[in-house]
Amino acid sequence: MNVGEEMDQQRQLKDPQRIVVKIGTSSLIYPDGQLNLKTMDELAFVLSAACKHGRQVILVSSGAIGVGLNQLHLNKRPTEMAAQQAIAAIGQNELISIFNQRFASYGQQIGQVLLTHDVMDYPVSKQNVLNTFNKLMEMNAIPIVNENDTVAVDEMDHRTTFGDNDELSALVATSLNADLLIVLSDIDCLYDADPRTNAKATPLSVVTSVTDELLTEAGGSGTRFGTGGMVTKLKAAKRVMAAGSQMVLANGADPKIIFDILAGKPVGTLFTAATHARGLKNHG
Ligand SMILES: Nc1ncnc2c1ncn2[C@@H]1O[C@H](COP(=O)(O)OP(=O)(O)O)[C@@H](O)[C@H]1O
Ligand SMILES: N[C@@H](CCC(=O)OP(=O)(O)O)C(=O)O
Repeated sequence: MNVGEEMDQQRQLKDPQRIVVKIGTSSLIYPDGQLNLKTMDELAFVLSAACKHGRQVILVSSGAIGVGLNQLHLNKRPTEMAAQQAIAAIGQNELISIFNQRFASYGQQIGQVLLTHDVMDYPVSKQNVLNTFNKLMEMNAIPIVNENDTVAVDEMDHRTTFGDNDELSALVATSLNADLLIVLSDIDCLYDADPRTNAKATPLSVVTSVTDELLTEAGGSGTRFGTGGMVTKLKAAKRVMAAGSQMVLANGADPKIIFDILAGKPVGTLFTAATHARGLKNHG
């Protein structure tokens, strides 16, 4: 058995009932700035099907700024804060309107949830938001989450920004006790080094611990509109694993990959604590 086969045997995904799916700007916007409507439609199809098969699904979607730039025919993000926030206001509106139309075509109700960090910092407001998520899922609606970029600016003692949607998705997943976080990006999996700068970078099928070495080797964002890069995805994985859940990083170019992930096929990189890797974790 070679190393790859051995790692694939270690992969054990417990049938997840509650799933958070995060899709990054790089999967929603082509490099020339145009909207990738095919991916949005396929994502709506796959998540609607998962919901109809009894899974609870939450979508964390980036793209407000990228879509806003496209709407305004701008090819780069302005530096002025108010301009970025105005662009996000335009882009988020368009983003959710396209999702609404695509999900509706599959008979799937959605609900928009825009969050700032302070809401999750205060126990009462956090509980209210979690109640809303739970109620939406009880209603078989899919919550579609983004940071409320239009109002989120950090002030002295008042943290409103998440920094990036990888962190936001991990926080949503852990707060809602999700079994699985699926992070869809523009790359097939995690490599042991940044593949853009290291031609010898090797793909990793399973990660049981997010080591300092992995964090040091991970690079930043590969696109003009994305923010986090791989470092923030690794930090998200660390948070999810610490909470006893699992994360899969996979390529969002074809969202039907979610069917493969849910079927336990060895696609992308599975982040799972060692006990999960041996199949001992009970998600309850
Ligand atoms: N170790 C690594 N393994 C895989 N990708 C990496 C690594 N280090 C840096 N990257 C880069 O991270 C990019 C994904 O991050 P980002 O551009 O922020 O995407 P998204 O918009 O999906 O959040 C990849 O396209 C890749 O170029
Ligand atoms: N809230 C921002 C997304 C920021 C972000 O984390 O982007 P990405 O790295 O593409 O997931 C937006 O909607 O443009």
